[in-house]
Amino acid sequence: MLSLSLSLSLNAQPDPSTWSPTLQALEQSGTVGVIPFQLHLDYGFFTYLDIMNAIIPPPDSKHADEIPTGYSQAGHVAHLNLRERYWPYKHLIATVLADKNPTVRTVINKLDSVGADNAFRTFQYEVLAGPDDMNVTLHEQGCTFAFDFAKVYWNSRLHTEHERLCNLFNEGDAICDVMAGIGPFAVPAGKKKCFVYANDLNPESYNALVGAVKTNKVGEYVRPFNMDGHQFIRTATAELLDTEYSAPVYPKKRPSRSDPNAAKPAPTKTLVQPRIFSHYIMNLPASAITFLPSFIGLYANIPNTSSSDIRKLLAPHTSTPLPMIHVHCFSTKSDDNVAETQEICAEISRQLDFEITPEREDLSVWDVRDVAPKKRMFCASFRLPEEVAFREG
Ligand SMILES: C[S@@+](CC[C@H](N)C(=O)[O-])C[C@H]1O[C@@H](n2cnc3c(N)ncnc32)[C@H](O)[C@@H]1O
Repeated sequence: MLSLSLSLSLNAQPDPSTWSPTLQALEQSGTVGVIPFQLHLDYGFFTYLDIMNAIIPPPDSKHADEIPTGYSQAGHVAHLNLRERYWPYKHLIATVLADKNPTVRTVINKLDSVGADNAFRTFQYEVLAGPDDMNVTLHEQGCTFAFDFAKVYWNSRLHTEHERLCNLFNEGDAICDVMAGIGPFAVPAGKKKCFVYANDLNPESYNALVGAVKTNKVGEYVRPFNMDGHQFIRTATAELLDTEYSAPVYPKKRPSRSDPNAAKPAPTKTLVQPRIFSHYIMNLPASAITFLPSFIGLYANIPNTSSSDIRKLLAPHTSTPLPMIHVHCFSTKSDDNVAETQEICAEISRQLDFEITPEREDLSVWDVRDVAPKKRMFCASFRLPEEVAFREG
C-alpha cells in the first residue's frame, strides 16, 4: 500500500488579487465570504489515473500511447501487458492498481505472447504486486471455475464469445468441444442440459475441467477427455453414435436438504442423448482450422457402422441436420471484414478440399475481438457439408 497526502490551505489573510474575477465580485457584493480553510487529501482520495498522471511523464510524440489502464482479471489476479515505456514504473503501477481495486490481490505482467511457443496457450509472467498465488476461482455464466492460472489457458475477455455460442445450444443437444480448456463452453452447456463431450490436450486443463464438472454438478451431462483434438473429433463422433444414454430431469425445486426424510422427487422427463453432435467447437485460433481435415469422411469410416445407417439418422430421413462447426481463427483487421471473410473461407475450403463460399447460407464469420493492432479473432460457423462428412477415401 502506498501512502500519499496533500494539504491545501488558504491563509488567514488571502490576497483577493489572486482570486478569479467571479469570486472577487461575489465577495465584494457580500454574496459570499472567504474564510481560512484547510483541505487534507490523502491516498484514498486519488484515483488510479490521478496518481499515474501525476507520476508517469506525459507521452511525447514518440510515445503517443496513454497511461496503461487496460488489464484483464482472472479471479484475484490482474494481468497487465505493459508497453516497454512503462517498464520502469511497473511495480508502482501494479501496487496502485491493487490498492485501488479491492478484488485484485496479485498483479502480474505477461513476459511473452500467449502460447507463441506453447501449445497449451499458457504464458511466462512476473509478479509485480501481491503474493505469487495463481490459484484463482471465478464465475462465468453462473458457473464456478477454480484453476491454476499459471498452468492452463484462461481469458476473461472471451466471456461474451462463450455466452454467444452457448446461446446457440438447445437443451438435449449433443456438443463436441474439441479444445475445451477448463470448460467455459462445456460446463455452462451442461448446465443447460446439453450432452457435452469436452476435451483438452493439456492434462492440467483436463483436471480443472473435471473439477468444474463436479463443482457445478453437471456430471450427468459433461464427459471430460484428455487427448489430441484431431483424434478426439473422430473418436468422440464414433463413441456418441455407439452410446445409449439418457439423463433424468428433476423439477427445479428440490426438497430441503435439512429434511432427511424428504423423498427425491420423481423426474419430470428423461432426455435421450442424441447419436449425432449438433455442434463442434474448436477454440484454438492459431491452428484450429488445420484440424478440419479430421471431418473429411467423418461418417464414412466409423467402425461397425455403415454410412447408410448413419444417413438414416439424418435429414431428410429424420429432423436431425448435419452438425454445425464453429472454428476460431485469427485474421487481419478491416472496417467491414470482407477481405478477412474471403480469406477465412478460402482456408476452410483448402482444408476440407470443398468450396465454402462467403455466400453460403449456413456460413457466418463472427468478429470476436481485436487481439493486437493488426490482428482480429473470428469464429467461422458453417454446417458440415454432406459431401465432406461421407467422403470415401
Ligand atoms: C485458446 S484455448 C481455449 C480454451 C477454451 N475453449 C476457452 O475458451 O477458454 C485453446 C485450448 O486448446 C488446447 N489445445 C492445444 N492443442 C490441442 C490439441 N492438439 N488438442 C486438443 N486441445 C489442444 C490448449 O491446452 C487450450 O486449453
